[in-house]
Amino acid sequence: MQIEFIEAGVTHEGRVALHPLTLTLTGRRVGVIGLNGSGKTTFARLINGLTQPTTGAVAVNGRDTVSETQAVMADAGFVFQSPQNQIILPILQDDIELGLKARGVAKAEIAERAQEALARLGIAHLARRRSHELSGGELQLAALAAVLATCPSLVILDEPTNQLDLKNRRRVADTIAALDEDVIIISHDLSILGGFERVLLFHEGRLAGDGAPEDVIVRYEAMNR
Ligand SMILES: Nc1ncnc2c1ncn2[C@@H]1O[C@H](COP(=O)(O)OP(=O)(O)OP(=O)(O)O)[C@@H](O)[C@H]1O
Repeated sequence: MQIEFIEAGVTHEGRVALHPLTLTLTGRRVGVIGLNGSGKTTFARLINGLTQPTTGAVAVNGRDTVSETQAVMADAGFVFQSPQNQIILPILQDDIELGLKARGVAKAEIAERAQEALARLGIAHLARRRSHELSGGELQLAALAAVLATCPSLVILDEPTNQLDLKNRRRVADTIAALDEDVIIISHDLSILGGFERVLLFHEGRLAGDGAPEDVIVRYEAMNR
């Protein structure tokens, strides 16, 4: 996966969410940290075309996120901060199947693909459960399963553990660590970033740190003392 930010920035009604940024990402595991409102989600949404740059450009594997949004979205799956906003149908399997149908997956393959994705995360038993009855951790895993079912080569996760108890944090963290897919993860839970190759630190809409997790986390902690 090659992600290029070329002077890419975002302004909302005159307020800067992300200052123009030039950056190349190639790693398998990239963490994104920073204070609330520092631009992390804006940065992550730019990668799969959910947000379009108001200046500059972003390309994923050579594809521009504005002119080739559909292809970019197929390559880069996005797991939202609140799984409640992502899983919308009452029955989990139906929800995952709907996502596959929307992506044009052949009808004969849909049920099997959904079941495979649930089984991969160890939650096959939840397939027919009512999504509003699932625990926070189960729902978080379900949201990840729904994205993995679409076979992206990159998975972007926006604070996937922030509402979870210790057990479910470990469950989600272990699941993410074991993924074959490339991962970009926004997290306030710094312990999740231990084995990562690279961590980006955002501060007030600018990149304020970029390097190995231990170095960038020390810098982040020093900035907030
Ligand atoms: N659609 C929008 N309209 C107006 N302002 C926005 C919009 N999206 C983001 N912003 C603003 O841009 C800034 C960066 O927001 P962003 O969501 O990227 O921060 P964040 O680092 O992900 O924060 P958090 O840790 O709280 O999720 C914030 O000041 C936010 O209010």
